Amino acid sequence: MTPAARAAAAIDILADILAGEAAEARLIRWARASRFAGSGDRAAVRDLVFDTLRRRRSRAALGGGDNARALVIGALRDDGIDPDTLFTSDRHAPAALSPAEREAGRAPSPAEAADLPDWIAARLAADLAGDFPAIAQALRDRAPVWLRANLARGTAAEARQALAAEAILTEPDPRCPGALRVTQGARRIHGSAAWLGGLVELQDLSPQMACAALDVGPGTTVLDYCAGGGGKALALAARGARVTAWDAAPARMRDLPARAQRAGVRVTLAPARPTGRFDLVVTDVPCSGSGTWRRTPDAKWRLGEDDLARLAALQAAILDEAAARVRPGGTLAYMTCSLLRAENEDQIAAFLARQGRFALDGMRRMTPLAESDGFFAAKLVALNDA
Ligand SMILES: C[S@@+](CC[C@H](N)C(=O)[O-])C[C@H]1O[C@@H](n2cnc3c(N)ncnc32)[C@H](O)[C@@H]1O
Repeated sequence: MTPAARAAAAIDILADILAGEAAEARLIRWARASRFAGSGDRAAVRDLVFDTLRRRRSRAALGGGDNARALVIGALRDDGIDPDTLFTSDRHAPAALSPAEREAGRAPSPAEAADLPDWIAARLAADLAGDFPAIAQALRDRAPVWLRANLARGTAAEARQALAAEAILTEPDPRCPGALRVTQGARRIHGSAAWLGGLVELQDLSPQMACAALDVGPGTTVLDYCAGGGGKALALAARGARVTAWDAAPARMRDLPARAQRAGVRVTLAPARPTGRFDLVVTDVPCSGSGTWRRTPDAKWRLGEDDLARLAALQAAILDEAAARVRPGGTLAYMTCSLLRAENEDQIAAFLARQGRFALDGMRRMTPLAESDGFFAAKLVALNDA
């Protein structure tokens, strides 16, 4: 594909995403329908779409409109490319620019340059104080790729060596043993023998750090109460914990048995809402995802204030349900991939006010300033019986 054809494809894809289709699903649909597109084309179109969604407001200003075509015009200007060189009306190229389109476009205002909806920017500015401008800027860029060396299959050094043999280069991180930052070859991970053989899992640094901070070992009974695809369940099972996985939408756990098999660990899927008590109950609750908007940039523009209120109520309900599953002396771990106080510190304060039998045993907010996703983790200890 020529650069012009890639721009045309990005316009079609963005139009459907702006109309409501999920970005990832739309890109997969395009790739399936575009057999002529090689891996380089797919990567380039994906990057153009995702970069543009991350920077939608500033690119709308540069392109003179918040529609797919203007956004791609803005993206090219953002990258220092004159859109007239690609918008030529040639075969597979977008139609030539009209005089009005050539005139439209201006430098983004400071609010537009933060690339956030105004109501979210106001909340994050209040919640993150002096860190807000740098975090907003970080959310405009691509996220680094992190792997977790699966200690159930081998050491981190062995994982690095196996990856390097397939030209996937990684760096260990002193903040978290087993965390590997991918510096080269990220797009090859899913086809690699290291990944297929369970030596590594894709997992951001911050959830790895949150799981590493939990005190588990062989025999610890763990209930992952919001297991989903099982990222936390697998990390804890790799350390020998006896993990039971539950999710209110069990279909979300459909990949978990295969992932556990690949990782060489055992995770038991609960057939019904679990009863009984566990040493550790993990609640990785549904949230705004504001800490991971670099990876899911379309979500940044979809979240509404009513969504946030609904999520906060659900998070409180899940915490209360899960609290009943913690044995006396056990731990309730609360996690979100959010940067918003309403889903994090405020949620924990309200829980402690409601549930007298729990005490706070530390909480931590991680942000993209530390190269990880934005993430929040709190540990709550059950002092006595319910
Ligand atoms: C952030 S995702 C979990 C991601 C997963 N822990 C991982 O590491 O891959 C939140 C999950 O909570 C589930 N959920 C929503 N409401 C729930 C409830 N009331 N009880 C249990 N799980 C719930 C959702 O179906 C979703 O899979």
